Amino acid sequence: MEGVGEEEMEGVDHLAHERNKSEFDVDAMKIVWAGSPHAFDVSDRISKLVASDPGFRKDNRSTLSRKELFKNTLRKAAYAWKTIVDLRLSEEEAAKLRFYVDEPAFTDLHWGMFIPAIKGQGTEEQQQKWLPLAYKMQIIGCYAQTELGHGSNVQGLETTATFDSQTDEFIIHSPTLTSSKWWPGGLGKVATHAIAYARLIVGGREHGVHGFIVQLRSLEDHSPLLGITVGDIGMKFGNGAYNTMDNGVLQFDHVRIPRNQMLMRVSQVTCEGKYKQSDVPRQLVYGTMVYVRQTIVADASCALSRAVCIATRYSAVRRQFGSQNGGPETQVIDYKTQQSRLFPLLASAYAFRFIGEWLKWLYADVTQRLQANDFSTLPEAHACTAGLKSLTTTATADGIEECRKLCGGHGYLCSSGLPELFAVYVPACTYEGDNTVLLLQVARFLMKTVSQLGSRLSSKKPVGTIAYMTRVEHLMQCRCGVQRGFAELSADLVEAAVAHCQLIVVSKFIEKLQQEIPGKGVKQQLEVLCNIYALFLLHKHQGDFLSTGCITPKHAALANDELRSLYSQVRPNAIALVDAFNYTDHYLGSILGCYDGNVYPKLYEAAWKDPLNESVVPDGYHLYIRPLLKQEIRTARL
Ligand SMILES: CCCCCCCC/C=C\CCCCCCCCCCC/C=C/C(=O)SCCNC(=O)CCNC(=O)[C@H](O)C(C)(C)COP(=O)(O)OP(=O)(O)OC[C@H]1O[C@@H](n2cnc3c(N)ncnc32)[C@H](O)[C@@H]1OP(=O)(O)O
Ligand SMILES: Cc1cc2nc3c(=O)[nH]c(=O)nc-3n(C[C@H](O)[C@H](O)[C@H](O)COP(=O)(O)OP(=O)(O)OC[C@H]3O[C@@H](n4cnc5c(N)ncnc54)[C@H](O)[C@@H]3O)c2cc1C
Repeated sequence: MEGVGEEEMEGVDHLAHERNKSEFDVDAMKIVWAGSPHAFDVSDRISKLVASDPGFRKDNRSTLSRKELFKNTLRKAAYAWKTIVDLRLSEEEAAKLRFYVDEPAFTDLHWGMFIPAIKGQGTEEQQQKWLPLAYKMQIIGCYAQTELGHGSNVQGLETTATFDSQTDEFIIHSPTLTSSKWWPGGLGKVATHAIAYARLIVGGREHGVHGFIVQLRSLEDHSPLLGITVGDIGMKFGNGAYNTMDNGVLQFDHVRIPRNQMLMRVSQVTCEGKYKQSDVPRQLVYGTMVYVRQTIVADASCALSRAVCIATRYSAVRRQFGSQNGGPETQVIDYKTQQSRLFPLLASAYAFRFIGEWLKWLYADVTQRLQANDFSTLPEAHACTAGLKSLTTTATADGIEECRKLCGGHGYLCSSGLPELFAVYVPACTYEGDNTVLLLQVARFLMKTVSQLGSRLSSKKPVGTIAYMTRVEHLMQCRCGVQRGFAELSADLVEAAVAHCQLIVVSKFIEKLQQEIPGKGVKQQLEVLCNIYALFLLHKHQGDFLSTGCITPKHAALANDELRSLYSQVRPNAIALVDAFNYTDHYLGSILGCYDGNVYPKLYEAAWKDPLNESVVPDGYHLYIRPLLKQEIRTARL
């Protein structure tokens, strides 16, 4: 193997000159990014714990076969659980551990959907029975909603749950091929239980889709129970990536479960076969999706900031062209084109961090209200979680890909960390609701609000995130007809929904800046980023702003000038602004993004570790290369 000098690998901070340029208190910014001194402490401690433990190694994922990869994920999940139990980690610390382990696994669905579904849709009694088992992982659950034939259209699901009053049971059945459950994570090989969604039929009458707790596998030997056919749906996009997850297929053949395994907070079936609806809205059946959409928004800033951190550090290391008198070439981060692609993403990472924080607050608020039977803010919470999930995941997936391109050729190497990050992240644009389908929900909410504006029947004034609508006069003029023409106008309405969500992100960023933010220069940096975020959007969509007369061409030109000046202000602080994410090299998983910027020796070293380089002459030489070179190819047995 070709070696690299030890001194070249260790100890020298190649980005020190960049760090010295920064004009603000990076440690104070770390606290702002984390959310509080306590959150910073937890995050910092747990990230270091994971990074220093060889049990959580992840640099070999792209070279493992699916079976090896999956087994390794099982080992890591078990090891993570042991660490959590041995160290008596709190729920907050355990969640951080899962985050820094950085490997999609069945545990995500168990903790992220199965448990929340029982908490949100189960009765007190059901919670008391199932949650202790789930918390100790004595049962492992998944969320089985989507089917082969229907994902977005939840009301179109075909699985049936027919009540049998003779035995006080439900019969869960998959009547068609397209009714096979398809996609649920953790289902393929691990889950012992599922929250399965099915059309409820009582006394021959249908009552829509409801959730049921169904045992799938034996707790003794893990074999599927009678009537259950279950397996993995196969390889997904990218090597490694989301293939650590066992997304599954499941068919029920008249599987019987006790009546008390229907989640009965929203509606109940009595032993006499009576269907009763409680006074909570039916939409609460969709509550788990609202919860997860909110966590996805909070996570978007993590994925985007990770890609931005890699691209920013590498852009400061990489030099191309511009050498004067034999001096060093220009750092690519100094090119205005690089800045105009990179810095809006840096600003977006911060913007999404704060919108995630705000959405958590909104979710906590609506949860509290629901408990007190106040359902008034549910439509807004649904529109915000759906819309912001769509906006942030689309921008993050696109942003990760842009960061890969910002790293030139080396960004295409797995060792840059970017291909895997993209492959793991991009399904977020589809799961928990296809992003376009979710924007249509926002559009529907907006149109409903518009149609009520000025209506004599509605005395309610729009509040919260739609309060601005009363100030937009021409909305009043386009009230008529929109409800009738919804499908025809849907492509335009989706654009309106995106604009509405962008407005929320910008206004919450501005609100954040109205708070006291300690630390030298921290607030000023955030103001620069906030202005970049807003002006970049204005620049990108200037056609819309100009055509609607919201701005003049002069405004548009001024905005562009200002944007360029803001990029110059960010430039000296760029490295410190990504250092503030406080990511370990383990978490980043990228040679291009390593803290010390010592990129080239590490790339060189890593190349020699590739399995192809285990032998100098490759396997297959004698069979395929030599006969070719010797012109013996026609006689060779291929
Ligand atoms: C290693 C060890 C670790 C140990 C760790 C320990 C601790 C760990 C702690 C935490 C870990 C947390 C981990 C989290 C990780 C999360 C991972 C996530 C992975 C994601 C996997 C993916 C899962 C999925 O994809 S699940 C399936 C999702 N499916 C969908 O999203 C389907 C999308 N479709 C829909 O939502 C709906 O069908 C629809 C909204 C598109 C349309 O519905 P429909 O019934 O047709 O309704 P419609 O007639 O249009 O509307 C009726 C009215 O209802 C309103 N409405 C619709 N939806 C909602 C809602 N959700 N809430 C409120 N209201 C709603 C709608 O607007 C209508 O209102 P209107 O007034 O009548 O207009
Ligand atoms: C990695 C991954 C993990 C998943 N995990 C789970 C899980 O754990 N549990 C679970 O139950 N499900 C899971 N899913 C399924 C996921 O929730 C669905 O795939 C998702 O909701 C999209 O539904 P669909 O596949 O039916 O897409 P479709 O609705 O078929 O979308 C296809 C196209 O049609 C468009 N479209 C659909 N409806 C409309 C409309 N009304 N108007 C305009 N355009 C429309 C969409 O925009 C899209 O372009 C997972 C999916 C993935 C990819």
